Amino acid sequence: MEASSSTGGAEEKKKPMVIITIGMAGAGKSTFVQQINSYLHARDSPPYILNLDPAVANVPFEPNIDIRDTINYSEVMKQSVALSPCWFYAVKYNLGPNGGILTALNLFTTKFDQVLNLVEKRAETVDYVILDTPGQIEIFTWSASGAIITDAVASSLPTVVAYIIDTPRTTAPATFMSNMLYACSILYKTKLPFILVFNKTDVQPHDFALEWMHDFEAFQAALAAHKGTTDEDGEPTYMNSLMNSMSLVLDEFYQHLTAVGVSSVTGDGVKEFFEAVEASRVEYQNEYLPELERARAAREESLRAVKEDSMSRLMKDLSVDRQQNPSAALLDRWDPSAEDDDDDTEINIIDRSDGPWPGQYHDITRENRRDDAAMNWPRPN
Ligand SMILES: Nc1nc2c(ncn2[C@@H]2O[C@H](COP(=O)(O)OP(=O)(O)OP(=O)(O)O)[C@@H](O)[C@H]2O)c(=O)[nH]1
Repeated sequence: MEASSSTGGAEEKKKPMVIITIGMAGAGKSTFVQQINSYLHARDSPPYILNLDPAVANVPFEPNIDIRDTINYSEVMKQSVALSPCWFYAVKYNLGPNGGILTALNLFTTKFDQVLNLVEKRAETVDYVILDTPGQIEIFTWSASGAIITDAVASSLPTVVAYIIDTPRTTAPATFMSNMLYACSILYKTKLPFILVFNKTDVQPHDFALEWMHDFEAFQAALAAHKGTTDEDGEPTYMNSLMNSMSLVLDEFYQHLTAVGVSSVTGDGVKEFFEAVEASRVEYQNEYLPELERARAAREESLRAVKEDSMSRLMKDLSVDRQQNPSAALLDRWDPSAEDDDDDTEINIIDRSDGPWPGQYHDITRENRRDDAAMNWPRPN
């Protein structure tokens, strides 16, 4: 693996690339992560792996950080009654399996700054950081926690999304299009470099998908060849017309991404996948990073403007008050002796350490790497 570049004669280590694997349940995310893990091990460049799926029974690799070490998913499910901050109201959550996964991910996200610190500590020694996400795709892609985790890693390290597709299950034009629309929504949500990974090519080669992506007439012909695309009068059905229009929209989307075919079982295509990842590094630097910096600057500017506006309104109100009521203005003097002693102020902080909450928060995140054993992870009482 090329891990370093030379700048001005000095060897400078490239930042590790973060690969976020996302995909529908059963698409082969975990098997894919294992395959790229063993590919990197074989090249003497072991990655740093995070498992973010709290409900998975077994993963075919040894993650460096595992959400299951921090959050006990079955405990979260059992704790269907939790006390709200106000002791009198018992709130029944009645979590279903997906609500449980989401809650577990939310709890983990509250500690993600520490995860990020650990990852950043590794930046000098690893070339790739890999995130395996929960099987239920929407839990990561449409949750606040998923967005927080994605933004946190992407604002600190170059990041790419690997969208894993179950190729044998995507051969029907309508399914293909639904999958592409989902990919499109993730691309526009994350705005990160994006690789479509057509997995399971040992079962079904992905040539058909590449053809449909590069030639929308071929896709429309495939659509027309499917039953139910015309009504009794031989006119295209509403669904058919809709899909034809969608395929034109998607044509634009395809131009912004790279597609590779991979077999996570045989390892075919993994080399091409890493070439695409390296190309994404450039895209991240040229497109995502400037956009991120622009967004940060705009946010700071708008905060500054709001502050300035509030301050000038306050000053205006004060001067009006003084004009209208000059005698009160004379009394408007700060008297330090009249100040309350801060120590007496009642502060509404709730100490949950004796409540039922810690049971949900199991002891605790451990690092599987020995040299991180000294890290001071939070340990609830
Ligand atoms: N033939 C073949 N099977 C694969 C490939 N990749 C994954 N599989 C199989 O597909 C099934 C699902 O794979 P997983 O890796 O568990 O998929 P996942 O996306 O992590 O699944 P969830 O955790 O439920 O979301 C398993 O039976 C794998 O053996 C592949 O490239 N080729």
